[in-house]
Amino acid sequence: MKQVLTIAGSDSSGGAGVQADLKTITAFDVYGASVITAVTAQNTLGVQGIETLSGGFVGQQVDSVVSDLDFSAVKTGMLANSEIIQTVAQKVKEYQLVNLVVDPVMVATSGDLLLAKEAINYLKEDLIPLAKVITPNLNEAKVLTGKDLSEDISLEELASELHKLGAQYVLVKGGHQKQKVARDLLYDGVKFNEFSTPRIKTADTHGTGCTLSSAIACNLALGYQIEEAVKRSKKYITKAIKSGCQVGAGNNPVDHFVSIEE
Ligand SMILES: Nc1ncnc2c1ncn2[C@@H]1O[C@H](COP(=O)(O)OP(=O)(O)OP(=O)(O)O)[C@@H](O)[C@H]1O
Ligand SMILES: Cc1ncc(COP(=O)(O)O)c(N)n1
Repeated sequence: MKQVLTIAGSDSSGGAGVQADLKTITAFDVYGASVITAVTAQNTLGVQGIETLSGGFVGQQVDSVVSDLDFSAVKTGMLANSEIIQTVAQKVKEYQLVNLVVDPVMVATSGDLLLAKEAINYLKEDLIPLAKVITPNLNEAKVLTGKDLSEDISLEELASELHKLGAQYVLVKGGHQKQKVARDLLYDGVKFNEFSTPRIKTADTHGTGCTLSSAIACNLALGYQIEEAVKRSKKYITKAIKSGCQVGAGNNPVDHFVSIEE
């Protein structure tokens, strides 16, 4: 059985973070292990509190699992601060972890901040250059390239600038754009590859980014090339959003246990 590691924060409501990652990994019939960076008190309405673990203890968790299990891909989600980012980057290098998918989580769908502002440069300089693929949404892409959030800028331009940070591939997600299609753009430094689906009219997108990046990690672990891995993952997230899970009073999570087949 292929094994995937998620390094991310806990979402007590179970829709995003480590919980979304492990559900997704299970849906792909892959074995999932988790290194927790922070614990959030969170529900579908927002984030009520955050307790962050020390960089040392995050590193110890990585040592424990990597010395025993055998990961074909690793994904990172909420990393909370620069100390944790530096630890994770150092461990990725030390253990030569492959197929690293970096979801540069900064803000929850609810608007709550999940990454300290001063940590953004560490993300850019220490972790992103080690990634096989990074999966920023539109706003994260703007922050990483130093753009104003109100600036009207194409996914192509953002992807080109982001690729200079050193990841092998960049997937800029246009999910939060107010257009009729949910358009994501993959860039390898030479060509653009577009993945578009009709936009589903829903506010229930809690955990969509976590779910998509975990699905990509699974598909890479299963041996798919990046274009096919993104295609399969996009198909999965679209079905999961469509199906949805009406569990709370706010932005509800997706249904992780939809079929991964056609
Ligand atoms: N309403 C929607 N209809 C169809 N696809 C969507 C919709 N919203 C998001 N997506 C898709 O879901 C995936 C995740 O994108 P999104 O932009 O929501 O990520 P994100 O902002 O990082 O997520 P999160 O807010 O969970 O961190 C992308 O493939 C995106 O195109
Ligand atoms: C622990 C944790 N990690 C990531 C997210 C982002 O997901 P979303 O923006 O969909 O709420 C989250 N809300 N909580």
